[in-house]
Amino acid sequence: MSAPTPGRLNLILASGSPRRLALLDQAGIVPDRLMPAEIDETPKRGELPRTLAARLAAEKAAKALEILARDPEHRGGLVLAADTVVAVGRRILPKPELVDEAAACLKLLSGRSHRVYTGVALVNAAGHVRTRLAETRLRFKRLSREDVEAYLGSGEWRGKAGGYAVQGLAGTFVVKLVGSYTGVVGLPLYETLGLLAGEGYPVHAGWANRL
Ligand SMILES: Cc1cn([C@H]2C[C@H](O)[C@@H](COP(=O)(O)OP(=O)(O)OP(=O)(O)O)O2)c(=O)[nH]c1=O
Repeated sequence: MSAPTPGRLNLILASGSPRRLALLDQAGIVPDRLMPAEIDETPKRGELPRTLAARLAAEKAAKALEILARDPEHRGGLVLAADTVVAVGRRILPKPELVDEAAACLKLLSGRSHRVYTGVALVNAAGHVRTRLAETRLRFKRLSREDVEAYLGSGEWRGKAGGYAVQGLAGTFVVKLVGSYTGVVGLPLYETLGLLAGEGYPVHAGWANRL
């Protein structure tokens, strides 16, 4: 991680996802520390996908804060977390680890519209949690048997919400996307920078001389 800038707010990314770190970097922001937070991601009975995404993001941030509170090295600061949920109507799709689960997701997504909700949560030094939600509607082409078999063979679906990663081969399936592309990948940058700026984090400080 970067050497902390004196006087700048400490930023902790409560995530083990390399994509979330890469998206923050795309926005010119390098967290001071990573603190992945494992939580139970099971939806509550009847819970809406949007509610789930926001709740899990807040729970990840709270869990990271709980771990940090026990660390004498912890200097306080902001804790950022996110959660991505893919849904067809009210039906929440899994994050497949098995090929059959991934195949079932692709079958559901083929030739129709679905929504991706990414909740972002930011906890400030006083322990106050703010959340934002990015909702994106995507339409996939009708997937041929060859598309499905080749995609399952790629392994790119493993551990991804809805069994696909739009930033990879599944980008070829997208007929239409309305909303936040970065939200689909896992961290909606517009919403995230809005939260950070709201807490006084200098969001443009890393923008100079990027090339
Ligand atoms: C839909 C979609 C999801 N994903 C990924 C983003 C997330 O890593 C994952 C959804 O799972 P999440 O539970 O949101 O995150 P995670 O467990 O991978 O990471 P964290 O440590 O932050 O909790 O799916 C893509 O990379 N591309 C996509 O197009």
